[in-house]
Amino acid sequence: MRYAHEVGKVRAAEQALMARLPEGTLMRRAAAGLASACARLLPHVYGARVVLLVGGGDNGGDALYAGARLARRGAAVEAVLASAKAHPGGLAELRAAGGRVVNDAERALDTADLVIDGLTGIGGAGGLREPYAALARRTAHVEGVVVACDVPSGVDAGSGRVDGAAVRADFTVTFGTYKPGLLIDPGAAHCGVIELVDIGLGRDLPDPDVVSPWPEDLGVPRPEPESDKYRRGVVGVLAGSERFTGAAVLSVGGAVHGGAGMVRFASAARPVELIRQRWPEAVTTVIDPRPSALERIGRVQAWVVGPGLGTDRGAETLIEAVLRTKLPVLVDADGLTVLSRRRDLLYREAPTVLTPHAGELARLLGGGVTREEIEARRLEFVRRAATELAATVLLKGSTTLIAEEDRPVRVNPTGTPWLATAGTGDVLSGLAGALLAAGMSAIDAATAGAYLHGLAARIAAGDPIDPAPGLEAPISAYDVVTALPAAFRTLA
Ligand SMILES: NC(=O)C1=CN([C@@H]2O[C@H](COP(=O)(O)OP(=O)(O)OC[C@H]3O[C@@H](n4cnc5c(N)ncnc54)[C@H](O)[C@@H]3O)[C@@H](O)[C@H]2O)[C@@H](O)CC1
Ligand SMILES: [K+]
Repeated sequence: MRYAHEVGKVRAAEQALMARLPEGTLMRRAAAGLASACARLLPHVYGARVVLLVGGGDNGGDALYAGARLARRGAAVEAVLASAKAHPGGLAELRAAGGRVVNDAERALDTADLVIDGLTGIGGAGGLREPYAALARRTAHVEGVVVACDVPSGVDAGSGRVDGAAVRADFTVTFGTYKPGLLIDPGAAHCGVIELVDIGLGRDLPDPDVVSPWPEDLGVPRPEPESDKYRRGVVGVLAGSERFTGAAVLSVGGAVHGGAGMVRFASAARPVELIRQRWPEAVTTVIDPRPSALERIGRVQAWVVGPGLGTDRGAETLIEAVLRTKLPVLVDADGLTVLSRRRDLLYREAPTVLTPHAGELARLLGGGVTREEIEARRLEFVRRAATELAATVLLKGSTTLIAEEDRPVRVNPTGTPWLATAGTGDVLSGLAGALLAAGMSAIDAATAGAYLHGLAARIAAGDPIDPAPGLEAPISAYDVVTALPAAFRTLA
């Protein structure tokens, strides 16, 4: 896992450690890590042109000390000061190493091989003011490599919020621990490649607030030699209606390729007929929306309910029946709309996974919360939703977040803008439902589901590892289903 801590906790850990160390040690460790990362990015340090953008706080101090180290190795280092209060010790060290302060930022940036962004770090608050904002904007036209010190300036370190101008870095060198804003969009999209420099905070850091899994953290079960279809998990999918059939096909597709031992599908006659043709491996039942309907479907280990189900009384009856069972339930799409008028159904003992996008979550939370507010403050709202709705909440979006009360929020690292197309959410519901049925906990099933779903979309679009703009192609939700086996194979 990559671990991220909120800014207050980073500062507390830094203070605790600083109290045991000679003054200035931490800044020197940070600067040494930053300088060595920069040296690795340059073909030659000797003779390289390095420009430092220096704000009035310790982030600027880090940049100045790192610049001094590069100057001592023969780089031509110029500092552009955005504030009259630049770190005095760092400034003196840079000058002593042969670096200089310049006023013509345009000229310096135009000829730079490498730019260190030391405008603001964890102390940045609100949108960048001038002249910070103009300097941050100007980095977009730099031909050299842009390296952000700790956090790309203009990105809110705690949340990833960007309000106005922000540096778009090729590389971010962050200190001690990740900050949530480096992992969550829009901030994450400003970081480029992130390198974590250990400055010794280790034992002073509390439990993380946000984590992002590596593939080996996912714990997706593999069938054992003695596995049968029941041990691998039977997932029940209640989706589709006479009017909406496509969502059911995609959700069952996600479940079939999500590793379920068996998929039981129940719905109205038309979607059932379609599933029989499309997914002959699913066991189907035509049901009426009655409270006793589930009895006819047979044994399952987890339910998926909602995609294309409609929002009428019949849909509500089925959702109520499913949520009254003692089994894990994943509710998506229309199911979420129904729940926004029946929140009472959420208070149950077995795990519930909700998979809303920001608009659906706004309806679920009620109280005048808007989609825009959620999109701007995703971390805050996903946490709030997990507590208020007593559920595991997977908030879809440019970075999918997964929250459960009293646990670090999970950030999915595999998202791609190509996923923003109709029907992909239905695939995720079946996939995560299959993982729930396989016995994964709610948060682990949601995390692994989001990971595999994003990776399948990347594979379908053309380049799973390093999406090169222009080489990818638009995908359909069905392509995501088809690419799921390839996504699973990457975990082997
Ligand atoms: N505290 C520590 O022990 C360590 C801190 N380190 C560095 O120190 C940084 C934090 O330093 P600070 O707390 O001094 O804060 P920053 O340097 O991140 O930011 C504060 C400075 O930015 C200006 N500023 C804030 N918001 C602004 C805005 N919206 N527009 C324009 N200017 C704005 C402030 O006026 C102030 O000059 C970390 O990100 C890291 O780079 C590292 O040296 C490691 C050790
Ligand atoms: K910075």
